[in-house]
Amino acid sequence: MHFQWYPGHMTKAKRMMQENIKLIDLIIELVDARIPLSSRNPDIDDLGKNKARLILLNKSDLASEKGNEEWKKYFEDKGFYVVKVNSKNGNGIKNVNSVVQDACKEKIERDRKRGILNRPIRAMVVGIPNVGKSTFINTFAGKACAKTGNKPGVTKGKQWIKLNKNVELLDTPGILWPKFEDQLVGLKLALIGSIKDEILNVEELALELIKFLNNHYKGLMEEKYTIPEIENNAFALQNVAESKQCKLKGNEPDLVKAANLIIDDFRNGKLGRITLEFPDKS
Ligand SMILES: Nc1nc2c(ncn2[C@@H]2O[C@H](COP(=O)(O)OP(=O)(O)OP(=O)(O)O)[C@@H](O)[C@H]2O)c(=O)[nH]1
Repeated sequence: MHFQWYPGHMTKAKRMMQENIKLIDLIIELVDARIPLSSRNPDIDDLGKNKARLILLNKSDLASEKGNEEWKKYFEDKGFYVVKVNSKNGNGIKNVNSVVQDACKEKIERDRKRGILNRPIRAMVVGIPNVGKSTFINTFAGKACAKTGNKPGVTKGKQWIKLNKNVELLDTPGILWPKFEDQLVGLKLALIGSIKDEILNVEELALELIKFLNNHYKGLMEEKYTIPEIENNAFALQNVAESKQCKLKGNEPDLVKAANLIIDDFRNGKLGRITLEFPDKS
């Protein structure tokens, strides 16, 4: 499967990010807990050097708990602050505030030594498309938070959301472009739904998902779709089509419909909590 990304968008996103990063103390980076490495662009490490860093394992409700724990440790070992969250229902969000303070303790101390008291921490949310940036901002900020108006000088044109007396959040999230160099990364991004389905071959995608599930979550497909034990991925897709009454005119199995069904079930968590990649133990 081949994926393309548009260089024009990339350049613009990067320029915006470089400008906004100058204004902030802390980068809150969202990754998808099901594919924490494939859903991040490591260029942010260079762009964000000298800034406090917090990684949110978002959509942690859709990933396995074992996977979430392994990834939390993986990023913590690399020096990041990490919180597992579900931005949609708010799980884990209440921990973010205290971790933000912790992540910025050096800046707070530096300010204090210079006699600057109570200058709020300024943060920006970044992440690839569809990772949940807007959902997180809304949940984190809550309804009670008023947007502050434009400020003169450096922050001209920027909107800040005042979360409390200690933290302000830039209201426009930074878009990171996913890295497509590796086709496997592209495949995982497609599976979680961060590449438009129109440009994908859904049958091929579903076959890859079946292959992965059969290797790592043995028996799951058979149980969820009441199909015989999988020996061949293409047969499995056909079996799902039959079991779920996905039919074309003339009673032929509708493989595209079955493929869409499996992919949607995966994305919506109906197949259970599934992590698609684990930290490399080597
Ligand atoms: N299950 C689950 N769904 C989530 C979570 N966070 C966000 N979503 C869903 O993911 C989808 C994308 O969320 P958005 O907040 O629009 O993502 P975004 O990063 O702002 O997307 P762009 O505007 O494309 O950059 C929405 O359908 C959200 O409801 C989460 O923690 N768990």
